[in-house]
Amino acid sequence: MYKAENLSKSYISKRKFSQLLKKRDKKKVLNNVNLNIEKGKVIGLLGLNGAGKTSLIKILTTISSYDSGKIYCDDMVVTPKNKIEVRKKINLITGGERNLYWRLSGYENLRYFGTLYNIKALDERIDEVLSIVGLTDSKNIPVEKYSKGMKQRLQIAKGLINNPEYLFLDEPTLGLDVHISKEIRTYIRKLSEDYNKGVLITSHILEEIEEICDYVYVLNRGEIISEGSIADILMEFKKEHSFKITLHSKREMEILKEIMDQESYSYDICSENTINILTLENNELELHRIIRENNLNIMYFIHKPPKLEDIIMEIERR
Ligand SMILES: Nc1ncnc2c1ncn2[C@@H]1O[C@H](COP(=O)(O)OP(=O)(O)OP(=O)(O)O)[C@@H](O)[C@H]1O
Repeated sequence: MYKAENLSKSYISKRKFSQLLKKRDKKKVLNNVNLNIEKGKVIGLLGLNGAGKTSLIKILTTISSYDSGKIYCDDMVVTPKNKIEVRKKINLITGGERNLYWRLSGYENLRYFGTLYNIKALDERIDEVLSIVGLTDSKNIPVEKYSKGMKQRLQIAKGLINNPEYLFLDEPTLGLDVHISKEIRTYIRKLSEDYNKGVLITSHILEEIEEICDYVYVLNRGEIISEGSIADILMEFKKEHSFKITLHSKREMEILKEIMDQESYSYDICSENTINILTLENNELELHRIIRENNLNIMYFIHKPPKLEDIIMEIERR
């Protein structure tokens, strides 16, 4: 388990020139953050811009310092003294196309980064990671000739070169097309499921978090305001399920409306034969029962369950 316990961090910034030059402002960017990354699990870190996600990842990966709290890598307390040892067990993968040498081949890039870790049997490890990300056949091609997806897969391979137990992914699909992002997600899931890595991922693409994460932390202004499975988080924020039902006739619609009034459902009438029903839980089966028992003919039945996107909008609204 990789663990953050009551982590806090402030940045000190100079005041604007027009104000008192000597005084410095303290800006708290993380406040008592607790977070666990279990091996074999993908953990999501969600938050609006500026919530503190990158700051937290930099601290967890020993790149940045922090003011108070503790970090544990398995049973070891992470300190400045043992960070070299900790770095052997972790790695960071960021999105975008930086951090690779474009004129070198995929193999040469991995050889270079592997040498920095002083890895024994490096060629074998390079073959292994290239095969995990499906780049074995392209290993001798210069990176500048790789597609965006291949470059990002090489970033993942680079992050795996030291065979880390914990992987930190900061926006790993940034700027990638939908289908390439999907492919990257498959590889990320594979890392936890097949290779038992503990993964922490930040992403602005909420479907990504919904699709691959086992557990999610929601960070807002440096504080964890919610955590749990996606279902838990959706429940906590109590977002509504919406059912848009279109019936064949106006008369049937009147019947349904009457039943909704009797059963105290909240609804909006969208047109003479379309109704939007809002419920706090998934009442799909119940609604189907009502429709069946009253012989109502459905043209369309659309269930819109709450999504993480709604939660983020809710946080923003608050
Ligand atoms: N080196 C720094 N000095 C001062 N303030 C900083 C520094 N780095 C980040 N910040 C501030 O800390 C806050 C958190 O930034 P951070 O980059 O961690 O957020 P984030 O959640 O990753 O945002 P984004 O989604 O936009 O990448 C922001 O208000 C940012 O301006």
